[in-house]
Amino acid sequence: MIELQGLTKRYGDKLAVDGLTCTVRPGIVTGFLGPNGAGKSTTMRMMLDLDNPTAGTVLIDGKHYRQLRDPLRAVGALLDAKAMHGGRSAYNHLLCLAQSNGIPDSRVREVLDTVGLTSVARKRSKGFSLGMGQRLGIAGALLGDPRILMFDEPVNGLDPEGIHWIRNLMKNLAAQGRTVFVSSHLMSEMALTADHLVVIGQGRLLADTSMADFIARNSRSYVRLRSPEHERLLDVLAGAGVTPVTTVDGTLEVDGTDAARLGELAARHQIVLHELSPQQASLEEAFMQLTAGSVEYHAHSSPGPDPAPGRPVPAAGQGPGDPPPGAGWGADRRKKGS
Ligand SMILES: Nc1ncnc2c1ncn2[C@@H]1O[C@H](COP(=O)(O)OP(=O)(O)OP(=O)(O)O)[C@@H](O)[C@H]1O
Repeated sequence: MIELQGLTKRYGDKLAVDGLTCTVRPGIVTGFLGPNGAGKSTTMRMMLDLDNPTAGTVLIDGKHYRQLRDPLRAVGALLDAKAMHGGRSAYNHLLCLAQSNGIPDSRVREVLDTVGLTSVARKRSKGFSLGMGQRLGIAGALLGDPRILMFDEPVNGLDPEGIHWIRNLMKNLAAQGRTVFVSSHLMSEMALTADHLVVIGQGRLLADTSMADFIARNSRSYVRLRSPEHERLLDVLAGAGVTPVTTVDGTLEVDGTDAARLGELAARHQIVLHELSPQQASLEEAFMQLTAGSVEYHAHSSPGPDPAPGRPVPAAGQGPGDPPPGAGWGADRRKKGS
């Protein structure tokens, strides 16, 4: 378990982490999310005693990091995959870590095998690709067989097989009762991996909640309806006190009424439906909705490819300073009733 109490870090004028209080629990994967510059890496560095807090504390299973007798056996971390001696082979890099932490040499081969680097164990790590470096960093984190694992952007540079592997690795580590804390900007991956989320913006805690609760609270859920008898369906819905919105392609979106009731209404009036589907926003949409006010670094919009599937079409001229995607979700492409 990792406990943060009022954790704060100031760099000059910049308050990078601002009074964070939360608990990262064992047995689940906890995702750590926040826009660029939100303070995730700074928080993780303070957890590992690599940076001194300006105020507040971090306890690792009830102890300060510096009080841990064998830190690598208690906490394994991947913060920066490039933070290693590039002239050493993968094997020697891990052997140095093992020998300086009282870990048996035999463990080096085990973790190299776990991360799939056995065939390049004798090669110097400076020749490694980004993904290979990530795997070596993960091997280092696993070396002491620790109860607590922290990964900062672990899927960065990994190929699809590697991403799939690390997803399963994290789930398995959590299933063994370990504490797994992982940051990532890859929302689709986080949605598949994390059970719980800690979200920060400009150093402050924005959410500390289960994945399902986070999406439900920060997004709109609705039911999509499509019928060749559009007008009759609108009349029936109006008669039942249901006010849908019609999208530009004629699909109806209904908030606040479940799909079963809508389906029964249509059936009672013998209206053919071509679609009746409950919709739940993605983690990405919920994240953007929650963090809209704390994004510090906005890109300027420019003419480019279509937005990702499932994302609302931005209104013409939408740019920095305008409501972010997710705020006023879909309002630009919908008209009430009709
Ligand atoms: N050593 C440092 N000296 C000065 N400012 C720093 C230092 N480290 C981080 N910062 C600042 O603290 C803030 C938080 O940075 P941090 O790297 O923790 O954010 P992050 O959430 O990890 O960002 P990203 O998602 O882009 O990696 C940023 O404004 C950053 O510029």
